[in-house]
Amino acid sequence: MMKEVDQMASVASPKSVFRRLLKYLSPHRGLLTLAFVLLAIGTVADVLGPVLIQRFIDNYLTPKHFPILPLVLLAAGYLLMQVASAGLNFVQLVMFQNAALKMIQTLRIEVFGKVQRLGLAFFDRTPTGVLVSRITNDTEAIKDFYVTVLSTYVKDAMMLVGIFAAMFFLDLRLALFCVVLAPLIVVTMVLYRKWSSRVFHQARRKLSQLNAKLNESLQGMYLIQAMRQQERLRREFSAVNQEFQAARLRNIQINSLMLRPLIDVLYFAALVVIIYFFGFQSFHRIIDIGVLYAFVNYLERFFEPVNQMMQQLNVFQQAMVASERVFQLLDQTLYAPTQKLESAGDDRGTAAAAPVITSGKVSFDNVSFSYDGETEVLKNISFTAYKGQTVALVGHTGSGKSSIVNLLMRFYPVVQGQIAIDDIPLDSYSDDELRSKVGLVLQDPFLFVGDIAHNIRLGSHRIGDEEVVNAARFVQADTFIEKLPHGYTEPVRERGSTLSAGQRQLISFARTMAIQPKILVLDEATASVDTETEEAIQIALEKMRRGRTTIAIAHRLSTIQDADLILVLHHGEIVERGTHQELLAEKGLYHKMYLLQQGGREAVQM
Ligand SMILES: Nc1ncnc2c1ncn2[C@@H]1O[C@H](COP(=O)(O)OP(=O)(O)OP(=O)(O)O)[C@@H](O)[C@H]1O
Repeated sequence: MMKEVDQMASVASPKSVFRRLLKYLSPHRGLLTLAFVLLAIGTVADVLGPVLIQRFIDNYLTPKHFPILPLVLLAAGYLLMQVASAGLNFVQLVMFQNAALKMIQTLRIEVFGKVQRLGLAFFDRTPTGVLVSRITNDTEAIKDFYVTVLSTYVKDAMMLVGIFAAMFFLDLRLALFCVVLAPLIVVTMVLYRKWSSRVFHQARRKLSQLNAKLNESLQGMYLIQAMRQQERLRREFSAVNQEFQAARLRNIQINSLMLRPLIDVLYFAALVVIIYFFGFQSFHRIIDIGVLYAFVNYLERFFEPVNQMMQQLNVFQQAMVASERVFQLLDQTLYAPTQKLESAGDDRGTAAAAPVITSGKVSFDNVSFSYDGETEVLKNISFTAYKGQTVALVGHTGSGKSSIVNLLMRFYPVVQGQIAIDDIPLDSYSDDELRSKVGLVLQDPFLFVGDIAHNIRLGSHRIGDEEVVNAARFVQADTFIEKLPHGYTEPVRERGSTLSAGQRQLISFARTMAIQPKILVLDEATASVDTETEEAIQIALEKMRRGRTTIAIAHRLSTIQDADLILVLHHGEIVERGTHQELLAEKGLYHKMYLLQQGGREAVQM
């Protein structure tokens, strides 16, 4: 599975990734322009400092000439510039970071929204941990690009321009010498980017895998503890962790070699050349000590931004790799079939034209389906469930029962054959209409963190308190809910872990009934609950089915004996169809399954 995710890594060019990152700046143009202006003023103030000192040394200190007024003005000017530079730098930094945080917030919401629109086929291939990694770690790395890299680069670039200008003003030859340094620095940067990219990609991939492993372990904690899998999972986690560590170490090695030390070597070489140059000149003529001071100072200042830029190159490179991964997720086209429909819906006319489910007749016409495009898991499925009828799907595990439900719920697109509701193709319905008229009850009901009422209402404004209570009463969940210390406001922990399986099931029934669906899709619970709860569940189910078209996956044949039509699936095909009595009389697969289950029950009873 991991392999597939890794293969998703796109090969977008760094330039296009960079351009795309910059696009996120545009909504904050005003703030950023102001920050740039302040930065420019602050930089000018900063750069002028050594020029003033040079003036002081060469015009006043060396000739030992100390007139009060000019010196006071010089000192005040110097002080003012330092204060202005510090103040403006502070303000521009806050502005930059503010814009950066806003941008990253936008990006994170965009990624989260995108993930929610993707089809289930995407999630089949992508481990949850990998997605968590994209939305948290990768966007965090991009944040660093905006917050630190961008502002540092702009500031340092301005600083370099200012320093060069001042150097040219002081001494042309030395300034030209420093210009020669620039290509060397650029070559170092390019080489670093080239070598580090691969290592960063690997480290990110390992981090994703680490998160995926962690997520899998947390999700399966129940089983891990029950089956004593702790040691195995610890070993697997530690192996991925080790690989992550190795990738990070390679990353650090490249950084340690390429970033600071190489630039330091360049700096010292430049310093030696400058001192040699001034020393040589001093044999022939008196040199200005102030100019020497200013030059050494500028050289140091020149390397300061260069060093900062090199340090940021590490963050920059990580951000580029992370951006590539995030953009690749944003560019995913594996939409949920419903989403595809919604985007197409814009030009399909007004919402009033969208069909409405009135009677709830469901029909499958020659539907075949494959998850991976290779193995057919459904073959020529045709049946009709008329208004108010119950159609039960039975068959051995893996025979295709859930796949039929997955298609009816539009979790996967129908490519071959057609599914229709009220004789209108499934694709024609809006997502809203389908979700409000087709109620799905899952085998393992998922409860959200919140309270009981919140779990029944699921954020719908259409469902008031009264409807919540009515829905609970309808499925007879009210009895246990009212016994809870806080009743309907009783807190629900993650996945409803503090409630029993039967209670969770009843809440999920109430949730489905609250929307008053026309069609019910049931995946019969296989979890064993006590007889009393089982009875409550069966009574609730029967009430729910009354007057509603129901497509029910049944594991226990005893629960669907009154179904209007039973479809027996085998390897994705309907091999038998009819009522309970008809199928028993046929003495085929259904009969065999029935006898097996009866036998099992009798054996238990004995
Ligand atoms: N998301 C998926 N991706 C790929 N193959 C899948 C996926 N879900 C199911 N399958 C395959 O499709 C086939 C039918 O599975 P399906 O879940 O529909 O069976 P089922 O009858 O509902 O089984 P069960 O009673 O065990 O739930 C199986 O071979 C299964 O391996």
